[in-house]
Amino acid sequence: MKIAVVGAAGRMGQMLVRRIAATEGMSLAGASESPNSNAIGRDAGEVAGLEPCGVKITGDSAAAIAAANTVIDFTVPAATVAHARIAAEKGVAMVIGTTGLDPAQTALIHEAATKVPIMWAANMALGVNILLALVEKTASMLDPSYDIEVLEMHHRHKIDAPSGTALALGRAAAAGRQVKLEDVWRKSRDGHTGARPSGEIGFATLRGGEEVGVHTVMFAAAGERLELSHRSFSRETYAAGAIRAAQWLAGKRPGLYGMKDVLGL
Ligand SMILES: NC(=O)C1=CN([C@@H]2O[C@H](COP(=O)(O)OP(=O)(O)OC[C@H]3O[C@@H](n4cnc5c(N)ncnc54)[C@H](OP(=O)(O)O)[C@@H]3O)[C@@H](O)[C@H]2O)C=CC1
Ligand SMILES: O=C(O)C1=N[C@H](C(=O)O)C[C@H](O)C1
Repeated sequence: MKIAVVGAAGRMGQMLVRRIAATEGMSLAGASESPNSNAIGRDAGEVAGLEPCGVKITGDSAAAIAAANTVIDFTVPAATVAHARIAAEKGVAMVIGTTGLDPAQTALIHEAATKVPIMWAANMALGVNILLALVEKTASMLDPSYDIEVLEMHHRHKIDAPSGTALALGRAAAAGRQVKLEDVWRKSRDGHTGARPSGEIGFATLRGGEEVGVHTVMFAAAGERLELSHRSFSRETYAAGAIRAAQWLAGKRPGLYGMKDVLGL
């Protein structure tokens, strides 16, 4: 299986290059970075801390994608949308981990998925995907006197907030309550906010250090608080999920899939 990694010098990109090298039956066929990156022209294996693998990082993502059966993309929203369009044109399957896409960008991913199979998930760790199911179930069992708050913390380099996972957890809670997240969310609070309305799903964002990813969903009532929590200690868990998704996509029909499909949850 030939894989292209776009964003190959990024935190997730390097992790993926290492994981691909260690996966039987899988090889790195292409690697790209943003055109002004100082990784352009360097060997993708070396950039990832391995022996040279013979694949140079290019600023031409279309060429990297064309060399592969599947492209894995953990980059930034505008780049992911451009890469999805290229993958659709070239008939290349795609795994997307990028978060922070706006509704218009999301619609373009849906459009690309009419042409090729795409697996897109805000979090590819097994534990988080189990947490999503637990949150939906818990929210369905508790009435709105239990206030739902989603707390997340990530490393200081993260550029989107709330995290894609926090929003997915909020969406799972909303599904459990049979409401639309966009109708009840409070993505941040500041100043004289007034008392908390019942039924709201709140988000709180912390950023600092090198925290890989912490998510907690709280169900807070007058006399008790239930917390469901997950912490990632290594990006390995995300990369393992992405590789599993790439393997699962082989031979799939065009469509937009999630980790639930990959994991059979
Ligand atoms: N779904 C999941 O399980 C996970 C999702 N993520 C998400 O993945 C994304 C990336 O995270 P992370 O690896 O930490 O971020 P990084 O900033 O470390 O990596 C992103 C890389 O993409 C590169 N890039 C930007 N534009 C392009 C382009 N046009 N073509 C090719 N490469 C490009 C960046 O280059 P440059 O810096 O030069 O612009 C950078 O090297 C985020 O949205 C994050 O939220 C992260 C972890 C897990
Ligand atoms: O940027 C990150 O690091 C992560 N981003 C994803 C998100 O926004 O939820 C997944 C994970 O939490 C790490």
